Amino acid sequence: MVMFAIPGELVEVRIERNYSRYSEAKLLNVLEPSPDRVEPKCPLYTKCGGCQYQHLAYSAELDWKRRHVKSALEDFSGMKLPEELVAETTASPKEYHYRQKLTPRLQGMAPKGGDPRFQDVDADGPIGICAQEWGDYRDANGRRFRPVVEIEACPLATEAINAALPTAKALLRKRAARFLAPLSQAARRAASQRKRGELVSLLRQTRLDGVVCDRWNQVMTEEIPGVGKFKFAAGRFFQVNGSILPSFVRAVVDAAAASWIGEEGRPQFLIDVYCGVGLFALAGSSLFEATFGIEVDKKAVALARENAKLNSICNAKFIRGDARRGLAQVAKEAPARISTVVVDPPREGLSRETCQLLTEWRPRRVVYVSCDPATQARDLQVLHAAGYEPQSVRPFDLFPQTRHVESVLVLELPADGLDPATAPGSEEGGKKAANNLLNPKGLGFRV
Ligand SMILES: C[S@@+](CC[C@H](N)C(=O)[O-])C[C@H]1O[C@@H](n2cnc3c(N)ncnc32)[C@H](O)[C@@H]1O
Repeated sequence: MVMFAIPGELVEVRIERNYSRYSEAKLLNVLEPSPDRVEPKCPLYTKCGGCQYQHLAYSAELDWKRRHVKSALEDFSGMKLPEELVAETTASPKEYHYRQKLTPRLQGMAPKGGDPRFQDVDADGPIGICAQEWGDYRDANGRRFRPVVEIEACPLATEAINAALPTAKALLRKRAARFLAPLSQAARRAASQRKRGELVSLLRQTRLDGVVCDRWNQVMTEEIPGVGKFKFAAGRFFQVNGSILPSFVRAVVDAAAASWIGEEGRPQFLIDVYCGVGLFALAGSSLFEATFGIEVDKKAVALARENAKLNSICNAKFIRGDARRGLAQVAKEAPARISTVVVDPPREGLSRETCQLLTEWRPRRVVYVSCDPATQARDLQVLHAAGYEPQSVRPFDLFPQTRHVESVLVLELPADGLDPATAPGSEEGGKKAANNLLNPKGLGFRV
C-alpha cells in the first residue's frame, strides 16, 4: 500500500510496516509516472492530511471511486455485483472550492506520559484543519502532541471561507488563551467535551446569504436549486458540497419514488431515517402521499419542522428519536408494501436493531445512502439474506480530491417475496414490527 502512488506506476518506496498479507510503504520517487498523474494544487498536499487524490486526474479519481465502491460492497458482503449494476461515479460540478464548511483546529497536546484522551490544546501552536494520528511527536519539553499543519488557505474551501480564515484563526487563539489560562491541569482534564468544542472556530457559508459564521448553533439557510430551502445549525450535520446537492438529492428521491420493479404501481410513503433537517423527506414530499423523517438530534428535528413550513409542505411528519424506535412508530401508520425507506446513517452504518427491524417490518424498497461502503456492505449482507435484491448502486463524488465517496444503493423485495399472510404492510406485519420494539428478546441480531 503506497499512499500517493497510482496503480501502474513504477515507483521507488521504503517499506515501513509489514502485515501478514501486505506491506505499507512510503513513496520516495516516481520513476515512471502514470498518464493520470497531475500536479497537486495545494502546496501542503501530502502534509496536511485532508486530501488523498490531488495527484490524480479528476476522471481517474471518478473511475477509482466507482471501483472502490464496487469492491468494498463485494468484499464486505461476500456478494458478486454484476458490472452493469454499479453506475459511473457522478462528478461534482466543482472539483475545488466546493466545501461550504471548514473547522480550523489547534494542535492537541497530551500531558507528559499522560492519557492522550485528556488532550489539551496548544494555544500557540499551528492552526490547521486535519489532526494527524497520534504518533511519537514530542515538543521541546517532552510533551506528546498530535500535529496539525498550519494552513493559510484550503483549495477545497469556498473563496469566502478562505477570505475569513485569518479572522477565524485569530478568534480561535483568543478563545484558547481565555479558556486555558485560569484552569489548573486537573480542571482542564475534567473540562467537558462541550467546553473543548467551544474552542473550535467554525466557518460556514451558504450560497443563499453568503454568511460566514463562527458559532455552533448559529442557524444558516441554504437554498438547493430545484429542491428547496433548508435551515440548519452551522455546527451540526448538513451536506458540505452544495454544487452536487441538486443532482444528488434528486437522484435519491427519484430512486425512492420510482415504480416498483416490473410494475406500474409506485410507493406512497417515504420514510427518511437519519433525516437531519429533513433533506430527503421534504425534497420528496410532492411525490408521495406522506413522508416521515426520523432523527435523534432535537435541534435538527425542530429545524426540519421549520423547513416544512418554509417550503409550504404539509404532508411531512418528523419524529424525534432513535432510528429503530422511530421506525417502529411509523410501522403503525405506513403500510410496508407501499413504502420506501431511505436510510442515511453516520459512518457506522445501521445499528443491528435497526437492521433487524427493517428485515421484520419489510418495507418494499430501501434506498441506502452511505458515506462508508464497508459498513453499507455489512448491512447489505443482512438485508440480502432477508430477501432484498440490489437494483442499482450509484456513487456520487461529494468530496473531490479526498478518498471519501457517497454511495446510493437501491434494494427491493421482489413481488413474489411478499408474503400475503404476514404481508409487509398488513396489519399483522406492522404489529410485528411495533411489538419487536417492546420485546427485548426480539432485538437479537440474526445473520
Ligand atoms: C449522515 S447524516 C444524514 C442527514 C440527512 N440525511 C442529510 O443528508 O442532511 C446522519 C444523521 O443521523 C442522525 N443520527 C445519528 N444516529 C442516529 C440514530 N441512532 N437514530 C436517528 N438518527 C440518528 C445524526 O444526527 C445525523 O443528522
